Amino acid sequence: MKIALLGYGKMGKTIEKLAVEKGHQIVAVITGKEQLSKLSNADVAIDFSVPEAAVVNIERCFEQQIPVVSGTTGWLKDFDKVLKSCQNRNGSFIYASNFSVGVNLFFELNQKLAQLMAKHNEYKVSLEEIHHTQKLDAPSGTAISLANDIIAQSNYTNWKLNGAAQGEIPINALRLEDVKGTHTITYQSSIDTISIKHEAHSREGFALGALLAAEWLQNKKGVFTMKDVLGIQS
Ligand SMILES: NC(=O)C1=CN([C@@H]2O[C@H](COP(=O)(O)OP(=O)(O)OC[C@H]3O[C@@H](n4cnc5c(N)ncnc54)[C@H](OP(=O)(O)O)[C@@H]3O)[C@@H](O)[C@H]2O)C=CC1
Ligand SMILES: O=C(O)C1=N[C@H](C(=O)O)C[C@H](O)C1
Repeated sequence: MKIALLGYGKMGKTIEKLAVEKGHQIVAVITGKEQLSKLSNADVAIDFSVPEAAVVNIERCFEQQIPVVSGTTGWLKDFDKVLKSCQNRNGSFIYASNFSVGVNLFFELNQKLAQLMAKHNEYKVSLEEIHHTQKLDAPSGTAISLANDIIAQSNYTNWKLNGAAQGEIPINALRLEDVKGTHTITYQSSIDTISIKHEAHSREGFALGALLAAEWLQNKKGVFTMKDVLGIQS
């Protein structure tokens, strides 16, 4: 595949390394300093950039008929707008708050656990995410996905970063040197505690998942998720 990288930071560089190892070619690299042009020979654009840039860049790719895989977090208030743009342009799009295969399996585990725990009000749920100190957004996109999946299965109505009220899922976001991404969901009662945890050891899982999504998206039209890519039925 000929790949355009939108964003060339920690993730963009990891994707470049693994893409080249897999025999793909990087044909464009876009950062904050360059205009989004000259993408016309790319088979796919892979976006790991910043929230302020993601929407405009994704829509420009649709205009140029370039499929997009986006992993940038923090722009989801504009998600419906991007979906409509994709449909209007007959484009191809996959978004995931986390592309790692392990986290996508963890998402399924979280939903199943939330379903089981919904009948047991004696347990209170909470979420913790830990990331490196350069991370711009909090809570992480992954933590928001996990919380929304619990809400869909339970009586919780919302999530809250610090200071949750009754009916809200508390999320605690910690920033520690060089942590790639750790997410823990805890159900606690006065009797016992149940926890599930995913810990990324490197950025390679995110990058390999994004490349898998890009390969899968070739010659497909529409809006897809990692569930489609991994063939997960729930
Ligand atoms: N979904 C997933 O699996 C994962 C998602 N992420 C998310 O991906 C995003 C990027 O993470 P990370 O690589 O660690 O961040 P970095 O800060 O390391 O990199 C961000 C990159 O975006 C670039 N950028 C800034 N403005 C623009 C613009 N207008 N157009 C294109 N690129 C631009 C920056 O360029 P410059 O230096 O010139 O400003 C930089 O190269 C974050 O939102 C993060 O949360 C991260 C890991 C996994
Ligand atoms: O910024 C990061 O590094 C990560 N961001 C994503 C998120 O916000 O969930 C995914 C992963 O946890 C790493």
